[in-house]
Amino acid sequence: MSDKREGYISWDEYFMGVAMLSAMRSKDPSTQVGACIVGADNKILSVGYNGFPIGCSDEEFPWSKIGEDIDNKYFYTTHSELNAILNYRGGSLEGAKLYVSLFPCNECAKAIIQAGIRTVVYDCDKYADTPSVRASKRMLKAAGVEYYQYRRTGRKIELEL
Ligand SMILES: Nc1nc(=O)n([C@H]2C[C@H](O)[C@@H](COP(=O)(O)O)O2)cc1CO
Ligand SMILES: [Zn+2]
Repeated sequence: MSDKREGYISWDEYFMGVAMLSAMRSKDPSTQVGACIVGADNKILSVGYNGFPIGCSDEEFPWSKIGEDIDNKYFYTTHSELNAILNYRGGSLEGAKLYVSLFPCNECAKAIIQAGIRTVVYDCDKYADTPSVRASKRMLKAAGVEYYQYRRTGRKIELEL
């Protein structure tokens, strides 16, 4: 009989938890997304959340999505998945697994495929009916990237920071 501690979080809870915690850094007032890339042997390789590129100030660039002309966040936000891919400076992501709190768009799907990521575990899929997500699924399927929805455990975690 083992005397190891009970009640520790699972690998899936850990990685999706890191993705969800990363999302809390996002300044987007409407949707905060976080991603966590994991290599073989369950090592975290990179994390990211949606935000503007370096040098594009959160105070100066627009967070509105109904702004006129170029005053619209969609021109400037880097998605959490792309940020996680670009934040990785260690070499290859070949065979890695991506945990993300929202299903990847078609642009991120291209980056995921080209980076060699082979599995996507997502939580929310609120844009499932959009052409972007439908195209994303079409590409991921064609490229043989496995994707499946994270199964929530209902565990609540409170952190005192
Ligand atoms: N998979 C995704 N990862 C992301 O990081 N995002 C980002 C882009 C925007 O900053 C925000 C979506 O804003 P909204 O359209 O719900 O107001 O989430 C969006 C998606 C959706 O495909
Ligand atoms: Zn995207």
